[in-house]
Amino acid sequence: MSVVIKGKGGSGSDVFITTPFYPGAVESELSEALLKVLPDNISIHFNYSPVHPPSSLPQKAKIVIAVASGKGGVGKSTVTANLAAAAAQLGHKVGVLDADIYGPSIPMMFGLQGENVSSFDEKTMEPLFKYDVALNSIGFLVPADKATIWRGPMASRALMQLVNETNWPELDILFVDMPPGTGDIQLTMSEQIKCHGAIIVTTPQNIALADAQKGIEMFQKVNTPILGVVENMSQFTCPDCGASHTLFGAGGGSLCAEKHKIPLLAQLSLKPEIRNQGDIGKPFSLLDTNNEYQKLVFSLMMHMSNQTEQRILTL
Ligand SMILES: Nc1ncnc2c1ncn2[C@@H]1O[C@H](COP(=O)(O)OP(=O)(O)OP(=O)(O)O)[C@@H](O)[C@H]1O
Repeated sequence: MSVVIKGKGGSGSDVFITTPFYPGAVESELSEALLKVLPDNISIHFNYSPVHPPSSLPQKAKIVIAVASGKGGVGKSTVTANLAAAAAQLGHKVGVLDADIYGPSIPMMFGLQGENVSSFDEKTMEPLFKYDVALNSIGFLVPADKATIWRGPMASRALMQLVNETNWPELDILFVDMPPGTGDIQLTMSEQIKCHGAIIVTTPQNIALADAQKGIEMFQKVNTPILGVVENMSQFTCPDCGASHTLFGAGGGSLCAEKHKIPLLAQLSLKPEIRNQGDIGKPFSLLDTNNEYQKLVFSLMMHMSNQTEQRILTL
């Protein structure tokens, strides 16, 4: 795949550049700047060649799972945090890489806001640990407001640093909390972090589902298997009368799963305690040993075992 940025004068010399960034990202990030300085008779051809860095992830983690959503605010980080804590409680060695460069929520959800990672050799980072989960996040490296102004290539570079320069311990599962959305940055990131599978978090209503579809298509583009859909905030049970309410509509997750022939992994409840626990930095799934998130871990393991039978046997 390639992108050509032409000087105004039409045909002339051609310059070829190979870049690891998805062409759309190159275009949006660079073309404006380039056009200002590009001589009229020069055309620059950007050829997209994804770098597959000698990522330390696959060696250190038996399974790497991306948690993604087509749009923000559907509960992706909440699901990641609860899932990771539940998996750790079940005895798995678990890590979370917060790849949500623009809005890292994992530090808050694990009660580690304001903490920084340390380094013994000034080259690599030691992950933080909480509730038996190894964690790294851009939020441990820079103040929250700084990363939000980074543009595509810079954000991708920061992410790859987190990926490649963290001294992850041996892990059974590494969950990667992806940035929301399906733009070029997300596509580049999805390609660069080599995940064994992705789960798509959505809420049940129609708009969210259209976004979930975009998320599924994004992972299909980079050949990452979709493990399934997680419908979050599916129903709310009134604590006073016990009646169940579908505040954001119903049935969307199963429709999405049917349409794409992928499993509906879970329909998670909307509970004020889930938000409260996220805010105080102790995932809800740690409070109750028989919860929906533990069932989701089992379900995920089961579907993952269909994808990578060999790998799961060692878990
Ligand atoms: N099942 C749930 N029940 C109650 N509150 C929830 C639930 N899931 C998420 N929330 C709340 O919804 C808000 C958004 O959740 P979260 O930050 O996890 O979404 P996100 O998709 O990761 O957002 P972003 O796109 O900003 O990263 C948070 O306040 C969270 O506590």
